[in-house]
Amino acid sequence: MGDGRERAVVFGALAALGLALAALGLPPLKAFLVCVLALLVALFTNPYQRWRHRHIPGPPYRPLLGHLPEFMTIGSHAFFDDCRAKYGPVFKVWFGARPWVVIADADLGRRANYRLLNRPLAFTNPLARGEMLRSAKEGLFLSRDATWSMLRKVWQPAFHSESLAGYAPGMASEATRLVDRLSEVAAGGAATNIWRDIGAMTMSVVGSAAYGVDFALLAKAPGGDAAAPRRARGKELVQAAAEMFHSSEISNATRYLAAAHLMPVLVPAISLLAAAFPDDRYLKLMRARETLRAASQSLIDTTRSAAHSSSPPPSPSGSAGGKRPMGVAPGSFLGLLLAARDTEGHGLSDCQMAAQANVFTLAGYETTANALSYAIYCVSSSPDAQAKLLAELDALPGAPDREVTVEDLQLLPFTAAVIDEALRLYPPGASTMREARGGLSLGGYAIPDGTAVMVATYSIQRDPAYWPKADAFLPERWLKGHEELAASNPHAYLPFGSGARMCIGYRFALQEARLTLAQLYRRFTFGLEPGQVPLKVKTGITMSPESGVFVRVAERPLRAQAAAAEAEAAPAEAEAAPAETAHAVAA
Ligand code: HEM
Repeated sequence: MGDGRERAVVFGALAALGLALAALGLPPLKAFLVCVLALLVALFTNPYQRWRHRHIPGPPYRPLLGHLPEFMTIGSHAFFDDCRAKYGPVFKVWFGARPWVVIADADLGRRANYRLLNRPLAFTNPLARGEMLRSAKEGLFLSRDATWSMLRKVWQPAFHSESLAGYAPGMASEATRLVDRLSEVAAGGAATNIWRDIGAMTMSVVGSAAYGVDFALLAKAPGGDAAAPRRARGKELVQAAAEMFHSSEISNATRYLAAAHLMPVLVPAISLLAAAFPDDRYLKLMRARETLRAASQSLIDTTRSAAHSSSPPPSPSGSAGGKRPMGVAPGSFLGLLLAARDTEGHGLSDCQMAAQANVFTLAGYETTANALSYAIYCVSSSPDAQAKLLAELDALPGAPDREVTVEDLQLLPFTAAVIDEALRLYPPGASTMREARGGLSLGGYAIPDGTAVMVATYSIQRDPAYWPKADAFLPERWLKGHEELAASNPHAYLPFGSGARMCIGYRFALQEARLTLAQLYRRFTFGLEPGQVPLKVKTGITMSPESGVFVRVAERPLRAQAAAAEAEAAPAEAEAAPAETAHAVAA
């Protein structure tokens, strides 16, 4: 049952109770007070949802709070892990007053993700109203049914192989700017939060790949810099995106958000209260949303006027009109949106276009920065993996300081394996979420219509039932010849989700992550600052390092690399032949 219907039932029942009490002759004030008391009891005990989900095991219901304290303290990933150990692979937890059914089993998780299409609406910020709510629901991430299907077709050409190849030089040159920045850090000798440095790079890649704008976030700034306005815009976007993710963690969110999760039937009143008496976090979130919206709108306006004054926008072949999708040039994402037509020939509204730009900006910024930071954390904690990574990179042909190209990637299976393995241990999308429309039977449990179904990616990817030496960082498990370390079930790896709603940007992300990791380790090694093992993470929309990954950067001697490359080139050709990855990311 959706929140709206549940609200109608609760308030309908209260109205009926009030009328019945009045008919029995109770004075109106007393009847009103009894109704308020009944509402409080309903809010505290959540009888309807508890009755509907009573047969599914899980930690006991806690009146009013549900399990929000666990979500706020240890995070959903660790909480789900604990519950799986106690209650088995299918269990329910209470996100405030809402029951979530969690699947911590590879095959059942796959079934849920393939059978169910939509993400639950409750996933939308419950405080969003009006234009903001519409914008959230119109973005590819939260859109539903036919709207989702139309939008997914519109987005697709931006991730076609030809498009990805076109983005590669831009990705590599942003990685080079990051290398230049880290070179200065290495010379200065101070520690740096590599998570934030990489975040500046991933936002710059979004700028160049999607919008054709050089945010110049990592470029050196000579005097009288013409790039200053763009850099200011890029910085604003980075801050806004970071704030959006930060405030998606329930422990950092506005108090009104927690209240909305605790009392979903009162959401309209809570949302009015939040707007009338905003707290500091609410104001920050609203400012961040407005920054993102304004940036998206101005990019759309620029693209539209460029399209009017010159040649038509990029090929509409990927639009919902339905020809075979083809690649698009870097910077053409908005042109793609402008050219899109639905089956009736209508274009996207401004609100729909801005919503797609917001999703691209947010998804392209945070997740890949997290993945790369986790990879650096893992490699820095594993001398063996670091030695193998450096040996592979040193064996690349050509000058040791040249930019790594997309063609080089096929010579770098260990580099790819490092990213795959970091994504296994630290999936930035620690769980996926679907709505059980019409109900679903899973693992012997009947899951009622409308229930939020989470697939616990983090737990599945660390489950020793599927993974030998599950907690160890072993990139070898992704290479041929190490089958003894591979997963016993191919569905036990889903960092990009699965089914029709699987991440649309996964090949973009992998290409960017591999190119960047290669460029970084060609030039540097990284030493973790003390006190960071094991890494503390937090979970909101994504799983991210709690405060970052702090490292000291050490420049590698380039000559030594060149000598190593020459020595490697001659003998043992067979051994030098690139290993093949044993496991491709499930498509
Ligand atoms: C390492 C980087 C990334 C990770 C780990 C990641 C992970 C995920 C996950 C777990 C989902 C949900 C899948 C599901 O529910 O089955 C998702 C969805 C999505 N991702 Fe990514 N992602 C990454 C990078 C990107 C990038 C670079 C973009 C775009 C530029 C992107 C755009 C999206 C979009 C639009 C969706 C929603 C797709 C839909 O509902 O149809 N992601 N991602």
